[in-house]
Amino acid sequence: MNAFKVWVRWRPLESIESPKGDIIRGTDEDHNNQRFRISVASSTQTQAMSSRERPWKSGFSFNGVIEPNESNHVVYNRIVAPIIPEVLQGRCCNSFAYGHSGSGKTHTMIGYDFENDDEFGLCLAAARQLATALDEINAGDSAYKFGIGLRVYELRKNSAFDLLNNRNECFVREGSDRRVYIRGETEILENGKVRVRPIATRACWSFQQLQRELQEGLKHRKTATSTVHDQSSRTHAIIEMEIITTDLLNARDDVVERQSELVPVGKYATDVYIEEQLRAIIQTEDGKYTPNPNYNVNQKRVDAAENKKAEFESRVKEAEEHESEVFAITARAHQCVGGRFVFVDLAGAEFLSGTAGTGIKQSAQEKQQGRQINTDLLALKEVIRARSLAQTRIPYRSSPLTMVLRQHFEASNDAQSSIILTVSPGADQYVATLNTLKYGDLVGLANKHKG
Ligand SMILES: Nc1ncnc2c1ncn2[C@@H]1O[C@H](COP(=O)(O)OP(=O)(O)OP(=O)(O)O)[C@@H](O)[C@H]1O
Repeated sequence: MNAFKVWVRWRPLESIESPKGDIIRGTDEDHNNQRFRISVASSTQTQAMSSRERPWKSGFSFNGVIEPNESNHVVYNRIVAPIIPEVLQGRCCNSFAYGHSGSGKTHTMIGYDFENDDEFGLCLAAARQLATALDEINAGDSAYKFGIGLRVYELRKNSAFDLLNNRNECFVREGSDRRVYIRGETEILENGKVRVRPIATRACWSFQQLQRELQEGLKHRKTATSTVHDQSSRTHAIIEMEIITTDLLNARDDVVERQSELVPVGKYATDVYIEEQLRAIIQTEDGKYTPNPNYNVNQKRVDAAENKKAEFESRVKEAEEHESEVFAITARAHQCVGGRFVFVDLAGAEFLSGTAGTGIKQSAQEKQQGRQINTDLLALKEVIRARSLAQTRIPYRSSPLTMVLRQHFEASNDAQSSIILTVSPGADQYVATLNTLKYGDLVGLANKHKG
C-alpha cells in the first residue's frame, strides 16, 4: 500500500472533564485492507440535538487507533520507528499532528517530558534512533562524519520565525526559479555586501546536543492566551531533521554567500539600466514622453554592469554545482545523506471548524488569525488528497504552509508519511472531536484510490 497514513490518537480524559462523561465510541476493522472505521455518539443525546452533535460513522479511512492509555513510546513504535530505515536510505518522511487546541498535538510531536524516554515526543524519539544509527555509520568509515541538521521554526501567514536563531523573522517567497525560499531580512554588511540568511541549520553530532538545541529553541515558541485554550498554538511548528556532513553544510553556506554577493551587483545593473533609460526620454509640455534628442543611452555602461552581474551569477551557479557534487559523492559512499524527517505540529484546528455553537467568543485578531489557519489546514487536506488521487495538479500554492512543505512532499513517498489526528474523548468536546475525525476521514478516503 502506498498511501498517506491516517492515525487517530485519543488522549486521556482529564479529571475536570470526567463528570461530563465520555463520548460513546466504537472501532471496527476491515481485515482485508487493515483499515479502521470509527463511530462516535454524544453521551448526552437529546431531542433538541443539533446536526453537529448527531452520531456519526467514518468510512474505512484510518490506518490505526491509539488508545488513551498508550504512551508516546507506543505511538513512536507503531508510526515512526518502522520508517526510520527509509530516512537512513536518504528518503524524506513527513509526519503531521492535527487536532483541536488541547487535544495533544504538541504532547505527541514534541512532548513535554524531555527526561522520560517513554514520553519523548515523536521528533525526539526519532532523533535518538537516527543518532544511534549514524554513530554506527561514523564508526565504520572514518572518511565521513554524519550528523543531524536541525531546523526549527514556526510558521504564521508568510512569516517563519526561526526558533534556533532568536525567533528571527524570515519570509516565505517563491523565487524566479519557482522554488520556495524562506529567508530573513536583507542585511547590509560592511563594504556594501548584502546577506540574506535562510532558516538556520544547527549541526548536531550527538543526540544529547540535538536535545539541548531543540529545548533551547522551543523556549522561543510563541503561545498566545486565547479564548479557546490558555496555551493555544496559533502557529504551525515545523521541525526538520536532515542527515548532513560538515562539507555539505559548508557547500550550502558558499551558495548563500555568493547569492549575497550577487544581490548588490544585480541591483546595480538594474539601477544603471533604469537610469540610462530615464535619461534617454523627456516629458513634453502636454505630458507625453518622447526620446531625448540630447542624450544617447550609454550602452557601454549598461553592458559593463550586465557583464558584472553575469559574472556573479556564474559564481552562484558554480557554488550550486559544487553543492550538488558534494552531495552526489557523499551519497555514493553512504546513501543516508540528505535523508529527512519533517514533523509538523499544526495550529489548532478549532479555527477550521469555527467556534459557532461552542459558546466561545473570539476577538477580531483571533478571527483574522483563524482565517489564515483555516486556509492552511484546508490547503493541506487538499494537497494530501490530490496526491492520493494522483491528480496532475497539486495545489501547493494555495497557502504558505503548503508552499513551504512542497519540497518535502515532492521528495517523499506518501507511504512513509502520516497524519495523526489527536482527539479528546470528553463529552463536552464532541463537536471538536467530530470535526477532527471528519477531516481525517476525507484524507483517508482519498487513499482508497491507492489501497
Ligand atoms: N495522550 C496524552 N497523554 C497524556 N497527556 C496528554 C495526552 N495528550 C495531551 N495530554 C496533555 O494535555 C494537555 C494539552 O496537550 P497539548 O498541549 O499537547 O495540546 P495541543 O493540541 O498541542 O494544544 P494547542 O494547540 O493549544 O497547543 C497537555 O498538558 C498534555 O500533556
